[in-house]
Amino acid sequence: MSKQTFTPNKIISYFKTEWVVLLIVTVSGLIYNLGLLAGPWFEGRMTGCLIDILNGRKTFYNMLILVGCYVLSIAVVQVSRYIKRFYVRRFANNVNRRMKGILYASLVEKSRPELKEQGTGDIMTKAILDVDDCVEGMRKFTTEIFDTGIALAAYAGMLLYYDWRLALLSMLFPPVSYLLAEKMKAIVQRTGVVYKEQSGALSSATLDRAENAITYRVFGCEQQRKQAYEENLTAYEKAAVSANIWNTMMPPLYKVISMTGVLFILYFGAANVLGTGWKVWTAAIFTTFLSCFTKLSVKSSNAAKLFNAVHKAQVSWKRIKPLMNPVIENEKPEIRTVSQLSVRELTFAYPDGENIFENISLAAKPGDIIGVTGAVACGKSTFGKAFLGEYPYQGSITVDGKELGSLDRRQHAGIIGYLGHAPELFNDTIENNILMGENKNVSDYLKLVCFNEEVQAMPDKENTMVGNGGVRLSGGQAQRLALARTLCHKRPVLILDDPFSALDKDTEKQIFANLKKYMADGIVIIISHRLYLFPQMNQVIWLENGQAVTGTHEKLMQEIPEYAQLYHAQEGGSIYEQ
Ligand SMILES: Nc1ncnc2c1ncn2[C@@H]1O[C@H](COP(=O)(O)OP(=O)(O)OP(=O)(O)O)[C@@H](O)[C@H]1O
Repeated sequence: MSKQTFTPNKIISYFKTEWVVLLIVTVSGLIYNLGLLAGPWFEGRMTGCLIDILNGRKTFYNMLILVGCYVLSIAVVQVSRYIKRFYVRRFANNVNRRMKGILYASLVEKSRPELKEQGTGDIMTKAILDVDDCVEGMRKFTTEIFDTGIALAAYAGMLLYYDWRLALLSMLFPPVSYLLAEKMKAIVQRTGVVYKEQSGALSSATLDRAENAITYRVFGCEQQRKQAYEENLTAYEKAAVSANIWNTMMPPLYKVISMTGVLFILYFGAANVLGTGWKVWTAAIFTTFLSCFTKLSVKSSNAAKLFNAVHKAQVSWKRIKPLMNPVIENEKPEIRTVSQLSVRELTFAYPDGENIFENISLAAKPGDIIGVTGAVACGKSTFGKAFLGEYPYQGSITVDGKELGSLDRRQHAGIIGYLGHAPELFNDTIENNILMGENKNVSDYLKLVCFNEEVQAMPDKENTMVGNGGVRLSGGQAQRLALARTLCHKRPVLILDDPFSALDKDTEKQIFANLKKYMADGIVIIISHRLYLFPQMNQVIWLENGQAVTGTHEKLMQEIPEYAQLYHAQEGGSIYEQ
């Protein structure tokens, strides 16, 4: 099946894609299930043969041939069963992998605000539990369509052939177990949903404790958090127990109901053997009939189990379906040059919030470095984030006349480079954190950010593992590593949000000088609280009370007393200076 015709939000597409595997499952499943009929038939024959041997009509040799054929049929059945199971498992693994891949790609596509809104724990649960449940339902369906569907039809045919009245009478019971399973479906579904929700809440609570462990410890909130966590855990346990009870309690009951027909077979079957029933049977036929019915009942209880698994899968599928979007084929950024950046009357508000800033205008060309500053929480970071396109904005941001908001993801990523407050380092080597698959000389970028000497002094140099989120690095090292990554993946417009906040003044000056040279053909916007480099900026944006003043450092020194005051305070060695 070509990738064009694959529709990730349609279950049937997953079956179609695996058609080769499913064909093998079908062939081996048919051989296995039809071969199963040989069991009861041989068992009846062997009973008959035993009676004949006792009566002197047959010899041990006849029995030996019969047993030999029986064993052979079992061997064929078991080998086909093995093949079928192997390929059903392969089908499930392939689908699981594919679904998780699509889900992952779809999550990556989502904007960070959307992800945060949905809750990380909930999404993790979706990604793992729901896909697993859904695929398990598909696996059971694929297995049982043969193991149950075909086998049931074959057994029922055999029973009807030997005595249709007794067959109909005894076969009344399995459907009762189906109906019961159907009735129970709502409870199984409901408890399943509650279990999933609690599982998501527990994941979130666990993440919260892990991420904020130090804060809770330092502020003496451990007990309180532990209690909140325990409450989540208890709710999760209760939900898990309830879901499990309903899942596991019912199948044995279905089995008992299905097997009730045995009582009729014992009574009416015995009458048949004695010649007083609806049919005249030998002991061999009696055994075959009984054995066939037992197998049919067991199979029909499997059908009931299948109902539960499929319903559970439906619940999971409903939850993940909105996330099963077509995978983006090529996400490599489309890098291009920019000769003009123009911001006109840019106004921004977070959803349902007031304007953070209004009517900011600015024009920049390659080689420009623009400083953004202002009071605490005046909207500096928000101004930088407006370039990420995570939220809609009013006014316009154009690059060479093209509106940023109208570009697709690849075009956007090819123009805007961004380094936020969080370094977003992953548990890999320094080199891999910088290159991220690019084939470049890592030390060039380490030198740019004045980190090369420190790295060379480390025992594993560029191959040093940085730990999750860069925990094995100091704040300043993590910050420079993140900056090296941003510079390695150079874009014509770079937004750097407080990139030097953890560095000393001399290092900051040196990196700034390197940056100026390196980005001579690009535009850099630096958001910062520290102003001693601002005289070197081509333009400065001063943000205050939602309004912006744009100009050179000199102009702002003259026109904005707060700016001048802040600059002089830092020059004189205030608390801002490190
Ligand atoms: N995701 C968000 N949703 C809603 N409001 C937000 C969001 N992020 C920030 N804000 C609000 O926007 C305002 C500006 O925040 P922002 O982080 O842009 O300020 P800042 O000038 O960078 O702050 P700082 O000087 O502390 O770095 C603040 O009032 C903040 O509460």
